[in-house]
Amino acid sequence: MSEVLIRAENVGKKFCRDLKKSLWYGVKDSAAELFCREQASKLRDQEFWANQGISFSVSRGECLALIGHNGAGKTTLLKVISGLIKPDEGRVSIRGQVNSLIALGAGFNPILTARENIYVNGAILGLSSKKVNLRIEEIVEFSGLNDFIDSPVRTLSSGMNVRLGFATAVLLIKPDVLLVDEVLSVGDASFRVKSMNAIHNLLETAAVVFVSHNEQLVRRACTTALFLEQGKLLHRGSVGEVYEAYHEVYERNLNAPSSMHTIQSIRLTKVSIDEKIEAGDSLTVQLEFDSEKSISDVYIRIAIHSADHIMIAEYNSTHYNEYFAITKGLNRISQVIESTKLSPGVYCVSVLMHPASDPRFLIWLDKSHKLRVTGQINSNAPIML
Ligand SMILES: Nc1ncnc2c1ncn2[C@@H]1O[C@H](COP(=O)(O)OP(=O)(O)OP(=O)(O)O)[C@@H](O)[C@H]1O
Repeated sequence: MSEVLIRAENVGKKFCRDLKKSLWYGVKDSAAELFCREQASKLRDQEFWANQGISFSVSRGECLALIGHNGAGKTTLLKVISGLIKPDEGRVSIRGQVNSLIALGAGFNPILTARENIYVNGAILGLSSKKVNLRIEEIVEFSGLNDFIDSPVRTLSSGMNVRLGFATAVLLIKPDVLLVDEVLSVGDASFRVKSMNAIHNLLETAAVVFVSHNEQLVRRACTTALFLEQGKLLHRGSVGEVYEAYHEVYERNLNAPSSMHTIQSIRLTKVSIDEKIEAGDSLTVQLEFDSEKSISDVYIRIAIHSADHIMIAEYNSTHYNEYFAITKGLNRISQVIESTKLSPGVYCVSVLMHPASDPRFLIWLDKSHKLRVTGQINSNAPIML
């Protein structure tokens, strides 16, 4: 059995929606703490639980993902683990050195240069400048900042900030526990690959907690996952199992064919869109409709949205010079996207049909159909540059 490095027991954290009340509660809580009085665990006016009753452990060699919809409480939990905020209930115990990458630019002084900030961070971690000297080359090389290493941090781009933060968090001192929030999504693709490889190597000696909405990244990097919903822990297990649970909730919440619109002269009689495909397979969309008039040069757009309603792929028949002609009476249109290149998961599909000469739609199926992509991506192999 590997050594447990993070143990969270019944963790609860509440926030207040009203700033004035929040300040007042803060004063009352500090006073209660000063007089060693027990704090009330029940919610006061405008308060809510951002995390409640969360227990789990993470061992050396384990990369745990926190999965959940926006506002589910992932960042709050990460902040509680890192010690940035104190839980209102329960406790978190950590073994070893913790480094975290939670907010962009956090831990850096904006007026100092990137190099100076590395030395300051080293000093905070108890490293002498001689020891930092031994690692600075590697950090500069990993971050790719090169010419910008002597520029003030406030002048760096957000991507450069993330590079510097990641390189410092991982290379300055090998942490036993690394906490990474969504910040990696700011970096470019090659840096993400580099970071994923660095996390993979770090896992030989450390435990990592990783928050990301990027399912592909999570499946590659993480071994286990927690699914949070409205602050509560809904499911824990392997990444694959937890994503199953996550997608099930998403599927339940997705309103099935409810938003299909057409112009008056068109009447949809049948819509058939693949509901389940294997990763890499083609996707077929078929529409059957009656039209009161003929319309030439019609094109079709098919958009794929992720669980968080972010459009991640779009097919547009004009890019392939494919136009249709609608005739008066019954029409059948079939469109195949040859290789969808979608990762396993649940998506929703929108279809739009336009005449080339008019921006107004003829048929609009607004995220009306669910699409489940099955199959595997190899989540164990390190990513090669
Ligand atoms: N300092 C704060 N004061 C009041 N409410 C807060 C505070 N920080 C977070 N919240 C609220 O707590 C809830 C959980 O927020 P959190 O940032 O942990 O969610 P998340 O799962 O990380 O979301 P996302 O995926 O959008 O980043 C949200 O409703 C958020 O508005």
